[in-house]
Amino acid sequence: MELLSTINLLALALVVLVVPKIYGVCWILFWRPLMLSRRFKKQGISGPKYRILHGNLREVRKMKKEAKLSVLDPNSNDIVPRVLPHLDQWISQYGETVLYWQGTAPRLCISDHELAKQILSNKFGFFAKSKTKPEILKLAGNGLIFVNDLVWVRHRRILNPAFSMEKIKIMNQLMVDCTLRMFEEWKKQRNGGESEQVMMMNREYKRLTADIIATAAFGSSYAEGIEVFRSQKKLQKCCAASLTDVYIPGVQYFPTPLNLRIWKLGRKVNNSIKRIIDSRLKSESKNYGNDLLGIMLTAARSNESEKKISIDEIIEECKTFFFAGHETTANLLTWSTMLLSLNQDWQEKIREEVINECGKDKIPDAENCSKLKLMNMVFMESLRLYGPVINVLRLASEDMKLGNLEIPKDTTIVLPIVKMHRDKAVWGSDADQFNPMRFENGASRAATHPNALLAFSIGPRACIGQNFAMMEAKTVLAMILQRFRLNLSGEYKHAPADHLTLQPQYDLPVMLKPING
Ligand code: HEM
Repeated sequence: MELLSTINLLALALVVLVVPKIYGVCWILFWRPLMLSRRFKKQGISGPKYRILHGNLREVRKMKKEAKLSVLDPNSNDIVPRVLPHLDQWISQYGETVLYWQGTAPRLCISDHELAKQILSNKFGFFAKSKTKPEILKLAGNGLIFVNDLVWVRHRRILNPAFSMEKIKIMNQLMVDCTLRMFEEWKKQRNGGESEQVMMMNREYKRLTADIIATAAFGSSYAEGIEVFRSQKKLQKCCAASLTDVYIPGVQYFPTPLNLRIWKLGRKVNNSIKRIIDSRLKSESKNYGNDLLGIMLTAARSNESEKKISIDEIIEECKTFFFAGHETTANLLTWSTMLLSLNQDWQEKIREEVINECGKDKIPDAENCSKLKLMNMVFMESLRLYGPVINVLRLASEDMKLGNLEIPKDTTIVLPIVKMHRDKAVWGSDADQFNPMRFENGASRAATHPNALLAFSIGPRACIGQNFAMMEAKTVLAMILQRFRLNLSGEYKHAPADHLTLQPQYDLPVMLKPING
């Protein structure tokens, strides 16, 4: 009798514990996708069929793998089928708004510019940053890019002063010094000769922009920051490889070979950053300096909770700025160099502008840079066609109404910037062409929608480093054009690829011909 009641109790406990779990799993794997697909269908939105657990990840992986084998004509700016092959295909098949599945999570791809504006400029946090895979957080830090709500408000308030125009003007000299160091390196490689040399420009620009962010933001140098950059580069490869894997919560704690590698690299990044922070804390000077790191360390001592930041948070922010602060600008410079090598008339025009503003030898200062109107137009056009950030994601934090759409809570919204930047209805029939003249009257008048250019995003979460990046890109390009003519090497293979940012799959070999040579 006693045994029977124990068995009954155990059975009851099992039912109470197990049934809800089974229900939860069934809800995630079957019923929710089914229910949401129906809900969207009623609104006229469809997309590829949901497959259990994988959603559409297998198709995405297959299409991306195939796309990476292709090489484009260098004059073709039609890169969407290569970079976002899945969205390119689904948008043409199902229309401008598409529902697809990242594993079991719904993704709604929206290409309408007005809806994008409403999403990005929402000030109430209804469209939050979407949840990120743990390995991406190890790479880019749980800093400004990913935090939400009041933590974001506090961090952005503390960090904004580091990017004031006054500060950026002062950083111009550091940018110049780093660029001169790069020229010295190039000269050594030429053995002092004046002849042409071929350089892999993406690699060069990454090194240069890493040196600049390490110096300008952290008062260290490429040599000190190199460990962070090296480990982040390796982590980036791990992250790009796992981008289309199914994410199962908790899987990051299993000691798989990939996880062991990610943990090790994550530790390396943390330790290198701690060393940079420690050396600043031990420095003799009374305050910590007024660069990005100094501003954060000063905030760590604040007694006011809304102005305070902890050392752990600083470490995360350092990762964010080491990562976001260099590769994006390196890619802007890379694609602009490619476009100017293909469009020699524009290269000449901008060189003339640089020489008019700064002369042949004078180092460009912040004021000169602000006058380089044509160069600014070229960068805008480069950001439109080859913007480093391929798409922007947001998470509906509650059931939302957006235009005529009803978006259920927890739907991730994907804004495919690289596709939207080629929308002929908004940019005109020459949307696929390189035409910097469209920016003659500023970015807001370049298209039929004033916020059509989304390269730095818009609204409260727009890029904090935008002015820094533009000053940096102008300074570097002006100094290069003063010294070299740029031509694409015959070795160049036009293969823009999604490596978390838009990068040339086979680098960018460019022939540099010294102007006085
Ligand atoms: C050409 C260069 C750059 C481009 C195209 C670019 C693009 C972007 C974009 C599109 C976003 C919004 C992302 C989103 O909403 O999901 C963003 C945010 C951000 N960027 Fe940049 N960026 C560039 C350079 C930089 C630099 C140089 C820094 C730092 C020195 C930087 C730091 C950040 C940070 C911290 C955020 C998050 C801002 C927030 O959420 O408050 N970026 N960037």
